[in-house]
Amino acid sequence: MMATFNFNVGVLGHVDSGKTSLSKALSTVESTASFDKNPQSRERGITLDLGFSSFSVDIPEHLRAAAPTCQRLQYTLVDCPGHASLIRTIIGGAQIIDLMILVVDISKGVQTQTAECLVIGEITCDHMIVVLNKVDLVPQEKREAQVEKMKKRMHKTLESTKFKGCPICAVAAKPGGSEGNGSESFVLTELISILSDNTYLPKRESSGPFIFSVDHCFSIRGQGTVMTGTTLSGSVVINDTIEIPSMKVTKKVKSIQMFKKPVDSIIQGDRAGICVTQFDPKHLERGLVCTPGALPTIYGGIISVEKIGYYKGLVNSKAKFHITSGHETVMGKVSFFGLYEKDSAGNNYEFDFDKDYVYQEELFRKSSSGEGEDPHPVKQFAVIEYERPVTCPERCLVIGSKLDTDIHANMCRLAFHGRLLVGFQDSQYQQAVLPKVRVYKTKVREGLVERCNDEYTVIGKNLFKKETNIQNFAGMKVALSSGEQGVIEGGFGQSGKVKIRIPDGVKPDIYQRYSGGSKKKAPKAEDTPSDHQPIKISLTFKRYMYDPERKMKQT
Ligand SMILES: Nc1nc2c(ncn2[C@@H]2O[C@H](COP(=O)(O)OP(=O)(O)OP(=O)(O)O)[C@@H](O)[C@H]2O)c(=O)[nH]1
Repeated sequence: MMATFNFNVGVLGHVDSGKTSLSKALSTVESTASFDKNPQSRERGITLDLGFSSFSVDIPEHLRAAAPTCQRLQYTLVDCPGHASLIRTIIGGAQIIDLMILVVDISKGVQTQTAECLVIGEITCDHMIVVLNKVDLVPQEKREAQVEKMKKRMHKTLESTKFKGCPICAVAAKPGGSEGNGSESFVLTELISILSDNTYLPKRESSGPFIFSVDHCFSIRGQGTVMTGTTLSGSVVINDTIEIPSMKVTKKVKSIQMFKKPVDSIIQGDRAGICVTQFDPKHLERGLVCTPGALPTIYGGIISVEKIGYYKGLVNSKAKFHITSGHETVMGKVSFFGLYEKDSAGNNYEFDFDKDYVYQEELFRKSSSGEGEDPHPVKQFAVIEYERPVTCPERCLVIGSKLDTDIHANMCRLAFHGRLLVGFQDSQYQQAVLPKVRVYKTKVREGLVERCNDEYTVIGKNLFKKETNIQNFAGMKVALSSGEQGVIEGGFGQSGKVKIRIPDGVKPDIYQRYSGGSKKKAPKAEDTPSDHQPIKISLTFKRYMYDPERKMKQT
């Protein structure tokens, strides 16, 4: 059989920018072209419902050496919906693509969902082509100038993104629009050649668990049920057992088809139909299937996290977000924390249970270098607690958004993104793991010196409440506003007072003022001369967020 390499191209953009028209035009144009060249080898791609269409070409010259066994290159176009309400589907679609085509209506420029698609592209994809569509609507005499103006504008928008300098091309996917009565004809040659130049051979691994994203499921009489989709990782062979985790059932793979031809196995990146028996297609519309046990169901987890620059609002700890983990979206609560020390390994996203992290009331816009006086953490993480368990791959992409924002508000709804680093596989596991997550808040307590017991001991008040277990603070250092350093020895009496040892001794004038038995109380601020202010005791310590005993530690 002729070997074919499958390259997945996402077609994203604002509603009505012309994504479907473009996908259709591309599929038709190219398959006709290859038909013309070689009728026998014409491989019109599977046109699979829900915006999956494809076309194939002879493998381009620049890829031949790298893929000597492949003669054909199949482009699978993933036509993502544009409507704001379908953003979950767009995020799912964007995770299976190798390159993104961002479709922009030339007369409208960057619109709200164009920006959201750009954000999703930045998170999920490394390669992009911008297509300025509907050039037929610009009068011919103004066209060149308008295209140039728009290209410049787009390049400026992309300047601060990872797609800086990406190819931009103007087309009319459907001249004349729905009426289809455009008098001019347009060819997509430029776009096709840009696409070919930007096609690369993504690394496809057959190792690791088999995970397959199903986008369509239907039954074929006499055969069984076919699930079509894209292989996200690993490989599968006929007769292997696969699991449908959402239903907790396993099935044997009866047959596999790629490009309408039977194959024995598929690997990462392949688009295929997998046939199983005795399975009602109504039970699975979309979702993941996998090697049994490969997709854990988790109750929460620890993620690396970065704030999305376009998001205007605050991203606060304890707030609820729609959290997309892999291909599933549920509500969840997030608590952010940062690491301030630099990691010699540079920018890795590992979470280390042995490190101390600082709790953050809000997520910072950008992890900074951590140099000098910079108050920002070097890396940011979050603990997520889902409202209901989710099934998702290890290290999957996580996106937090506010999907209840009014879609007409012209605001980016995507707030943060990251990767799942640790999954809490059941609620017991969560309860066992959370206390090991060393996230602290710095707390400062202040009290007053009540009196000196002797030259080396002072009694403090107002530092703790009556009910505080002062023993938890024993051994911690305190500072007196008169300059002495002390160590908490323990409680004194029942009213929350504390005994503090001053190893270097209390200054003589202070001792004189504060000694003289318990009846001699500290002077009150109002009747004391300014140099006789009450002496403050301050205690700075770390309080660990997830420690059930709320253990304290000195900073
Ligand atoms: N004049 C003109 N109209 C176009 C062109 N491309 C698409 N249209 C029209 O624009 C409208 C939207 O096109 P679609 O291809 O459905 O847009 P879409 O982006 O796929 O839409 P959603 O998937 O709903 O977001 C239709 O009425 C098309 O006929 C073009 O090149 N020129």
